[in-house]
Amino acid sequence: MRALYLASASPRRAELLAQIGVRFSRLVFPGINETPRAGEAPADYVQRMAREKAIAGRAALDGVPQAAVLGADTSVVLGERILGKPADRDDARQMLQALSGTVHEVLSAVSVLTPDGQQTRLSTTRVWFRDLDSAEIDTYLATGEPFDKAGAYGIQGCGAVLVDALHGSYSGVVGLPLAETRALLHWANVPYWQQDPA
Ligand SMILES: Cc1cn([C@H]2C[C@H](O)[C@@H](COP(=O)(O)OP(=O)(O)OP(=O)(O)O)O2)c(=O)[nH]c1=O
Repeated sequence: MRALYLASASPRRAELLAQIGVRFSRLVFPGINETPRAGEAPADYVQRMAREKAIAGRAALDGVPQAAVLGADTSVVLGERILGKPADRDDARQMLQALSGTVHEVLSAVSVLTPDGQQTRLSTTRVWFRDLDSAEIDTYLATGEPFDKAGAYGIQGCGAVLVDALHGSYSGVVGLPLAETRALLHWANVPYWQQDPA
């Protein structure tokens, strides 16, 4: 069995891993460059980000040669546009206006790096938003919830009531697709369903 290190500052990713009984340590490492390459397809971009986060985390890990390192990335994709975390309030408002009354995709990639190699999986979820008027968008912005989240909403929080329906992976929308994650943990020989230490 292998120890797992989480290369992520996202509280949601830590909560989702803990939910399935994975024991892990968190890694602190300098951020990577998250700018998409010219012409890069969204699915390629999120998988590259997840891979690079795991590699950057590994570089910050001293003296645990057998450990596995997990990185992940989540982006909202509307047509050809990749919506990451909003830069500011205006950016968040524009994202929510663009998502109102339409369907988008949430792409979430997870990557696990071990001394035996690296594997990456992608989850794609369709999310339908109801119509939002500008007063409602302003009220939602005032909750403060949108600012550290791709697409400027959190389905696990107040943002739940922006969503009419989804098809795909709820945990993927929140930031870590658990079916894909479990498969990679199994491959890497990292246990899940562990009991809490007494
Ligand atoms: C769409 C959506 C995204 N998100 C979050 C998940 C991710 O934390 C964030 C997308 O940003 P990411 O760049 O994927 O991740 P991060 O910067 O938060 O963390 P790290 O790179 O250190 O792993 O948006 C939600 O929490 N709820 C949602 O409904």
